Amino acid sequence: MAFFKKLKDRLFKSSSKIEEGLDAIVEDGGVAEEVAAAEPEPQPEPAPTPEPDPVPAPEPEPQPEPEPEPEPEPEPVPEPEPEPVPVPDPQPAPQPDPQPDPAPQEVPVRDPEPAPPAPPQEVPQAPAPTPEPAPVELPDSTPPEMPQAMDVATATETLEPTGKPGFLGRLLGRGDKKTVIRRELDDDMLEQLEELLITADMGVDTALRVTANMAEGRFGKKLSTQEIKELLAAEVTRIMEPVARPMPLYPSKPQVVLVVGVNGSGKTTTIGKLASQFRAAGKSVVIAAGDTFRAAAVEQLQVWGERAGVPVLTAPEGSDPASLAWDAMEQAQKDGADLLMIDTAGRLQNRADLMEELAKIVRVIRKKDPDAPHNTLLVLDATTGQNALSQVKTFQELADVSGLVMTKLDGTAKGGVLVALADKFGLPIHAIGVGEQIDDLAPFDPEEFAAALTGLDR
Ligand SMILES: Nc1nc2c(ncn2[C@@H]2O[C@H](COP(=O)(O)OP(=O)(O)OP(=O)(O)O)[C@@H](O)[C@H]2O)c(=O)[nH]1
Repeated sequence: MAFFKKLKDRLFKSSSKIEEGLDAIVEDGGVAEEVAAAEPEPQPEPAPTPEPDPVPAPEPEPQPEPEPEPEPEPEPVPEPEPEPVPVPDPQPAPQPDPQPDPAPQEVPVRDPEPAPPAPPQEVPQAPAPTPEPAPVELPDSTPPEMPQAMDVATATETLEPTGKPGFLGRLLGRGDKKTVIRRELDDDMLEQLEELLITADMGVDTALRVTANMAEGRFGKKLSTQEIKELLAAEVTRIMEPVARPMPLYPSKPQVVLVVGVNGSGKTTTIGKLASQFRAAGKSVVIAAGDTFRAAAVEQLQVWGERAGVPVLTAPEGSDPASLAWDAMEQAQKDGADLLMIDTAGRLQNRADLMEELAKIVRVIRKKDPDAPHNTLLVLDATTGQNALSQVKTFQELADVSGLVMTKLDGTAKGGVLVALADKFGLPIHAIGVGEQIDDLAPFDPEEFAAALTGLDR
């Protein structure tokens, strides 16, 4: 939780971009309305569920309201059954660790701050038979802002039918007015919203889809900045929910994690952070410095290995990375390591060479384990904006990418590219990097991300 406060602070540049943009859009043609300070802003209609779009979101039905049905609710948590792989997990990590059967378990990416008891909705997503989608916050425009103050205000209202605040009203601040600017949603405003989202790196297609869903059933209605933020955050959350998935871990040893991405995207740093978190979760890890062409990259990885307390296998400069991968596999098997993380080169300048290099690494490790690599992580730098989309396409051709890690979210004024990635590719986002320190890698939480991106106070 506290971590996401940090995320939000770090994404502040991003929030403020959309936030300021939204303010400007609403003020442009909006009309100031006075509302009683003690009252919540009048809400725009109950939101109709936005039309289903191609994004496969777990959507609750339009009105699954008073369901007194005995819901078999907390059941699907993949409870450790018989446990053939008794991996100790001294970590208060959010995942039940020892994962028995082929059911993948999850990466122990954890909040760097000592995590308070996990929030109720953070049930680890496992490929279990999800009977009911977690209560996804659909674009229901009702903000969560009517606690008991609302009751008091309502009660006061019944005592004072006119606008004049009486004694009780004054006592409760009922007489104070605040001004809210609202603007009628029309074509112009929609276009401005689209442009704003595009400048936040969401990409044209995604921006159009998001705004269309936000506008669904609200055309001609007046909306305030706060209401738009809520709609936008709900829509972003809906798109991101399906891709927010921890890296799956399988019982075989070692789990091979191939890490790919262009130079400078943050591969080395991410390997270091992941290795440290796996270690903290009680796993033994081996790292292979597979970018044998860059001595600096190898040295950097050694530094991270030291920090994480994890051995780093290296090979002479310019030697065949596949042969290092073979040695590393052998070593990891001999040591009974839980994980082998293989760094790779990121030279996209010569795609054919890189493709052959990656293919060879995969061929070689498959001789030792036909299922390896178990995960192929593509590390993307959020500051590259829309370029990240073409990197995903390219690396999908070069390697069988199974999931993404998005780094440097702290360093971008935008961040919308994650939404575009989720919308276009649907690849799992396993973790996000929000700094250069060893603890600055966090699980991806769609709601927190959406709030940070839109500047919504939660
Ligand atoms: N602010 C910030 N910086 C990061 C993050 N992740 C990585 N970096 C920085 O980005 C730079 C590149 O990171 P590396 O891990 O060396 O990237 P790489 O992909 O291994 O690059 P090569 O070694 O050139 O292949 C370093 O200065 C890191 O400290 C992050 O989440 N936030």
